[in-house]
Amino acid sequence: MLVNHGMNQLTSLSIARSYSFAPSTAAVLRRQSFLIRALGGGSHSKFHSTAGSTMQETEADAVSILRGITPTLDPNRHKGQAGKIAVIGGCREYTGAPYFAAISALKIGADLSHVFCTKDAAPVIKSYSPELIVHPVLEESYSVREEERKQVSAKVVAEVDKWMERFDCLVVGPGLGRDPFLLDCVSEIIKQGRHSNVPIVVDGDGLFLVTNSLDLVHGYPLAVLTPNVNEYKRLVQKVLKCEVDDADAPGQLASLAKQIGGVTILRKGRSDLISDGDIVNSVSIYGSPRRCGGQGDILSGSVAVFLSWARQPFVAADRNPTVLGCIAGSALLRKAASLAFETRKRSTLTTDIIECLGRSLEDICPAC
Ligand SMILES: NC(=O)C1=CN([C@@H]2O[C@H](COP(=O)(O)OP(=O)(O)OC[C@H]3O[C@@H](n4cnc5c(N)ncnc54)[C@H](OP(=O)(O)O)[C@@H]3O)[C@@H](O)[C@H]2O)[C@@H](O)CC1
Ligand SMILES: Nc1ncnc2c1ncn2[C@@H]1O[C@H](COP(=O)(O)OP(=O)(O)OP(=O)(O)O)[C@@H](O)[C@H]1O
Ligand SMILES: [Mg+2]
Repeated sequence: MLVNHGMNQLTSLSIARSYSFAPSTAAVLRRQSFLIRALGGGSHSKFHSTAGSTMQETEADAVSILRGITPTLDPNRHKGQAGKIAVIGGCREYTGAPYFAAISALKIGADLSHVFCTKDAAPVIKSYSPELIVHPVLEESYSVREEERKQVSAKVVAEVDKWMERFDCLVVGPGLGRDPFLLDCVSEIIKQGRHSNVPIVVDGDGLFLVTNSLDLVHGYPLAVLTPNVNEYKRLVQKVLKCEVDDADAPGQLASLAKQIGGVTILRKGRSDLISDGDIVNSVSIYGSPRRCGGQGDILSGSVAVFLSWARQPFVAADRNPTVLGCIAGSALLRKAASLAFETRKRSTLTTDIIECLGRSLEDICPAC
């Protein structure tokens, strides 16, 4: 199978799949053709040969994509129109991960960022930032008696669901933990999000959950999975029933995305690889040699914002917004990591990278 052959394949894909609701204006057509160029044209490709097939991933023109989907700062737009993101995560052990994801969404340009976490994680997350709207609604097994579980679960799911229609994207998993009762409640939240047609980025412990319950995301085109090395290995073993094959990385990634019904997968690594089963793009912009924890959390919050922006009416309807969101998020994180490393060197931390998100986007899409 050949992936992303540039103009011709992208044009035919645009006939086969339509992803948003853009009106057919001259401006839209201009953006459409530039996005086609950005995804396919002029960028270099790598070939991977396996027995019987040749696979190709194309380095995306991430800068053009960022420019194409980032909205202008228009005084006529009201609060909320630049994005309302919700992170489902945060438990006794992990309070940093949901904070990193949620604050990154705001630093990039979302208007509102919510965190739904356990009761004991909430005051800690609130104390990191007054900007976040923190809901202490999730419960772990230790705090719920066996006979109360059904009732508590229904209450937890209802607490999130009453907000659901307002969210442009959910990020499920950063710092969620693996408590079985909590994960059961989160399964129901994913089902509700899907029912409401809200895009869902699944990361961290959310991937542990969906790898063991693939039906939660199977066939949902607005689902994005962002596995790291370990999480990807577990997905490949579970879905493809084999080991990770780096000699045919794009082919295997495309098969995995297809087998899960056309979800989009962003495989994190030295280069990030992105596929929805139809095309495979890479983002290899130089990032940082520091591998401090939390960079994946920045990425999940960033993908959520860009994917929401990629679904706006002014963006071409012919490209999968989940793929555009992944490319933009990956590129911006890597650029910010590189900037942070320039000054912080070995002491670079995730919070330093978050501080560079604004400047990184400003360099590409100036605010005015
Ligand atoms: N500040 C916070 O609150 C943060 C909280 N976080 C949250 O933690 C939760 C669990 O997420 P996770 O990423 O620690 O779990 P997972 O992927 O199973 O890794 C476990 C172990 O696998 C290894 N390992 C990792 N990468 C590898 C590689 N490339 N190649 C080879 N091995 C590799 C490595 O093992 P080691 O080398 O230490 O033996 C690593 O320790 C999740 O909710 C997440 O959101 C994080 O977001 C960070 C910031
Ligand atoms: N070897 C590498 N070289 C350069 N960049 C990398 C490398 N590995 C990961 N990255 C970058 O760091 C980002 C986060 O990937 P990583 O594998 O650290 O995620 P993670 O383990 O989920 O992080 P977290 O600690 O937040 O859970 C990726 O998007 C990628 O751009
Ligand atoms: Mg992670």
